[in-house]
Amino acid sequence: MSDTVVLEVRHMNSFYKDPGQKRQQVLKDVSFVVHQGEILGLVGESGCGKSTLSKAILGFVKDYEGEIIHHTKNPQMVFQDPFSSLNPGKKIGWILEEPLRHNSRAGKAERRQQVENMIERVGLTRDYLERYPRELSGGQRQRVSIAISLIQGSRFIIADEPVSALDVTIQKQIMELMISLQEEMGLSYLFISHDLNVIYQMCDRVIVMKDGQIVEEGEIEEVYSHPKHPYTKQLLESSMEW
Ligand SMILES: Nc1ncnc2c1ncn2[C@@H]1O[C@H](COP(=O)(O)OP(=O)(O)OP(=O)(O)O)[C@@H](O)[C@H]1O
Repeated sequence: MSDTVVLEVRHMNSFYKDPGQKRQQVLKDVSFVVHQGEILGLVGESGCGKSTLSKAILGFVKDYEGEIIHHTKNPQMVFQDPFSSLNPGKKIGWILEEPLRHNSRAGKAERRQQVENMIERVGLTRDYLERYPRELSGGQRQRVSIAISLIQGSRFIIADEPVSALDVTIQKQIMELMISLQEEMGLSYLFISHDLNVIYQMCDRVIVMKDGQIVEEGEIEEVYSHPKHPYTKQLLESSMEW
């Protein structure tokens, strides 16, 4: 594992307040780092605060205490269903080129070349550039959403349940794609899932979260073979296949 750190989260507490309700604490003293080139898993039951943590890392949670320190430029998020984040009125080629129009000095021909390279890199053919998001399957949309992150130069990706909406065969393909891109490009991922089997197949290390707190953290093999916290044991026992 590299000593270089891409993200540090230090003693983070976060809060939500719905109108007329008391301020409610979601994340409780959360601290961890993501190293360059590693896949760090974050696992925990629904409602434990996984999405809140990912949103906080990207600056979408305003009411928090503690520190979030980014050591890479432009971290990007890949969501469970990217459909809502893909402009329905535009073709995939246009969508992929859009960040380059704003952030790159490349001319039209060079931008087109980058878009064509990227669509192939995520395992789709150039024909897909002429399609609309609605004309893609869930797995293909997920490939496009990974391509959007990479074309913006992001080398740290926060993937929030990226394969949870896909059936098992497609899950496997997207996981393999993410791993091969990670190896080729030295990417780092914070990979969020409620599925322990998926975490086991993808990740180098894992953080286990319960009620907004980290209860266990360690190398994947170590945590899965010798879980220390009763909650980790319970999660592992209820997920039989791994
Ligand atoms: N915008 C919000 N306003 C108020 N409370 C919220 C808001 N978003 C999340 N919460 C609360 O924060 C807690 C953590 O939610 P969060 O979505 O982070 O959990 P999660 O672990 O990602 O769950 P899931 O796996 O079901 O997506 C929950 O109790 C939820 O009700």
